[in-house]
Amino acid sequence: IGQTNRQMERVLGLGVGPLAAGTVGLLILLKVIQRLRHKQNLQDKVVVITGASSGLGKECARVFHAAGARLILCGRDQKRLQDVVEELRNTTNGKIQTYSPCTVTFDLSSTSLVSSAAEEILKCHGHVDVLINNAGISYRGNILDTHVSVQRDVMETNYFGPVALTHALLPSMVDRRSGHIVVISSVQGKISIPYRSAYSASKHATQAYFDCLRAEVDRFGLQVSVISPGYIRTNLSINAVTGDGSKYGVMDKTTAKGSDPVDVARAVLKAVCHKQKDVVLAGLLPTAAVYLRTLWPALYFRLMASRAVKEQRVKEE
Ligand SMILES: NC(=O)C1=CN([C@@H]2O[C@H](COP(=O)(O)OP(=O)(O)OC[C@H]3O[C@@H](n4cnc5c(N)ncnc54)[C@H](OP(=O)(O)O)[C@@H]3O)[C@@H](O)[C@H]2O)C=CC1
Ligand SMILES: CCCCCCCCCCCCCCCC(=O)OCC(=O)COP(=O)(O)O
Repeated sequence: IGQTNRQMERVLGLGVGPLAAGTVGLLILLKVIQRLRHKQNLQDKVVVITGASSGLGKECARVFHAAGARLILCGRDQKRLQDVVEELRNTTNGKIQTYSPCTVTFDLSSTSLVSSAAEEILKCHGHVDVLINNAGISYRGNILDTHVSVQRDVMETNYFGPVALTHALLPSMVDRRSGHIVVISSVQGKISIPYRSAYSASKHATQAYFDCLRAEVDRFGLQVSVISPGYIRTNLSINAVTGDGSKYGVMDKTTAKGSDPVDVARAVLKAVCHKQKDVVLAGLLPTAAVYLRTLWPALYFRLMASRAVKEQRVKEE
């Protein structure tokens, strides 16, 4: 571009400045046009959201509803889902046509229930445009004291649940040569931190599966987005399980000080509209930690080992 610029400047007798600025302007304009051309409009699109009864899932329901999507809300508790439906029914959005959502109730940790749930989901509107695998649970505990059954249970909900639901809905997306699969992973899908073994392992597995899926379904024109947020202000820590399977039940300071779920839901909407493939929504330190894990693993492991000791000491005090 620089060389072409200089040649044109010689021909036209212009200075370097205006032409360079013009080229940059043109490139920005082309980028904007490209983004707008590829931007997905959510009006009338069929969007499935798991874990829509609370936290990030509920905020995604609000944001996608306001964008004109036809929602199918999933969770284990019909009453809580119905409360979200009632709220959305009473929310209209100016010029945008909005729809009353459908609900499908099932437990993601029971993969045998997921295929019948997928049939029910497909019956709502005949197809799915966007699947948002959001539901999940977290965990608190050290590996020594954690029952293997707890490791397995977290994996069932966070990994095998989304895998089974995606697998059940995929053939219909492939047939239509259209569909977008989103998964809410976590920064802990990219780095593992102490006392989160089950959770972090489930999110690492999630990242791997959906990266693989993205490559395999690209030829059918399907999209896959992996979203990896840092802490979000929801009930995730309260609902977390501990090493013996009991509920943790504490609102951790890190969770309470986390991002507003509305902002994260908007970022999910943006990822869908702009077909973003991999999005990390975290502050400077967690993002730096992700790079450090790859670029200087020995230092990262040292830092995590001291973090483990420090946290253990705090627990014992
Ligand atoms: N909060 C945070 O700091 C972060 C959260 N995330 C991820 O965001 C996602 C949403 O969590 P968040 O909103 O924070 O937490 P919440 O605990 O508020 O929400 C979790 C949702 O998942 C649903 N769920 C849990 N277990 C099951 C199950 N077995 N079957 C079906 N649905 C289930 C719950 O629905 P119900 O109980 O009604 O069935 C609930 O709606 C999770 O994947 C989490 O890992 C990622 C990074 C940070
Ligand atoms: C070049 C300098 C790099 C310095 C790196 C220092 C290392 C700092 C470690 C930071 C760890 C961040 C962990 C973030 C964890 C997180 O955001 O998780 C999101 C969740 O999923 C939360 O779930 P949880 O159940 O754990 O509350």
